[in-house]
Amino acid sequence: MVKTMAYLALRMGARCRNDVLATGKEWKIMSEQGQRVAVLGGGSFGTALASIASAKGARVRQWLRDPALVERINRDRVNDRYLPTFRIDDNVEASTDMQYVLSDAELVLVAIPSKAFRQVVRRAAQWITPDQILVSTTKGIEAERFTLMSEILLEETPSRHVGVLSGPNLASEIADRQLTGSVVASDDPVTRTRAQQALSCDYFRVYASNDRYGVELGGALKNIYAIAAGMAHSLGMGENTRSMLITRALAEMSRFAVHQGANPMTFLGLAGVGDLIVTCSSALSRNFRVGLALGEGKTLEEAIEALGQVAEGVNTVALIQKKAAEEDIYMPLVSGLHQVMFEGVPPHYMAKALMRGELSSDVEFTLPREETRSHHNDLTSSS
Ligand SMILES: NC(=O)C1=CN([C@@H]2O[C@H](COP(=O)(O)OP(=O)(O)OC[C@H]3O[C@@H](n4cnc5c(N)ncnc54)[C@H](O)[C@@H]3O)[C@@H](O)[C@H]2O)C=CC1
Ligand SMILES: O=C(CO)COP(=O)(O)O
Repeated sequence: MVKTMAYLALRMGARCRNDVLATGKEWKIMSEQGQRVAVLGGGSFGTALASIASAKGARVRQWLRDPALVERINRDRVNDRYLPTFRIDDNVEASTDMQYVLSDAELVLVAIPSKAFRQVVRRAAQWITPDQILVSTTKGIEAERFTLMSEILLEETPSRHVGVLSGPNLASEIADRQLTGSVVASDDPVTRTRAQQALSCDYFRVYASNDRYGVELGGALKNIYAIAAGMAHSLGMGENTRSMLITRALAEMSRFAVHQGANPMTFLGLAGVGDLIVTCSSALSRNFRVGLALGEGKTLEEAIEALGQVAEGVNTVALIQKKAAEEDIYMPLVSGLHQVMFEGVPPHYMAKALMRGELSSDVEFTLPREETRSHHNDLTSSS
């Protein structure tokens, strides 16, 4: 009877404070009172996630660099720099004292842009214990050794409970309580379960994956195509074009992922195609907005300055272009976008990248590109 009621409650969207979750095959009613959550980073995503955990009854501390913003958050319950219309939950305490924020936290969410990620995590490491669960929410790649954020967590801290959170998660929509799905990925079941428990509520649903690498790669790669989609939008391209762009982007992302040894099936989930759709469709995405500005004829520097926030895709384009060239991976969209962003080629050149690439198969897993190419060669050599 309890199981049935719990299941029905889940289907109907259980309230946050008395959430219903699956553990193995059993449904359990779990109270979230008493969890201790730390958030590193005071941007829009960190702020939205802090309030979700707090509304579930967790004690949440959020670390920010800026003492004036900390004071305003604690006094006015608003992060006026990043989410000015969102009321922060009462149980979130902002602080500039990292030790205080991290001390005895069970779950630490790291929402720091990739450029500063290692530096912040390295500083945090002195207060992190092996039992603490660390989850990165950052969708970027560190340039020097092509390192993903969860790998930085493993390299820099003693924690063995490391995961990533990724999916179609525009922070401002989460702040508006739009129904949203996300994925927590880790090979560690404790990490998956604790993050699901801490963050799942009636408007934010967290699915689990054991493919940390694929989920994290998907989140970083889709930013590239969001820039391309923003540019296409500015250039007046229609819905057919956007649909083709998104679908070919998925093919290109999967090709890259398979080459890196990742599971391409992950790209069919929320952290792959799900995130690709939202960021290629919405001007709420910062990467999309960089593309919009480039399509309007602004330089990259002007586009970044007008944004005033981090668009991770800008660095990721350069990184993936280099990696694809080194490893001979066919990525015409990345290469076309790279030329527009860094080589002075006009934006309408992107259309050529889309239309004049090598003739190829639709889904490479059913008809490999090599087969298409060899028949094309037969035809041209016999004519
Ligand atoms: N905003 C969104 O809709 C979403 C963002 N993300 C990812 O989450 C990560 C964080 O994004 P946001 O929360 O939007 O914030 P953001 O990327 O705009 O900035 C994050 C925060 O980090 C701080 N920061 C920057 N450099 C720092 C440094 N050296 N030391 C300490 N703090 C520093 C900033 O002051 C800001 O408070 C990004 O990498 C993004 O890819 C993921 C999903 C949604
Ligand atoms: O990752 C995001 C949505 O899932 C946020 O995208 P932007 O960083 O482009 O705003």
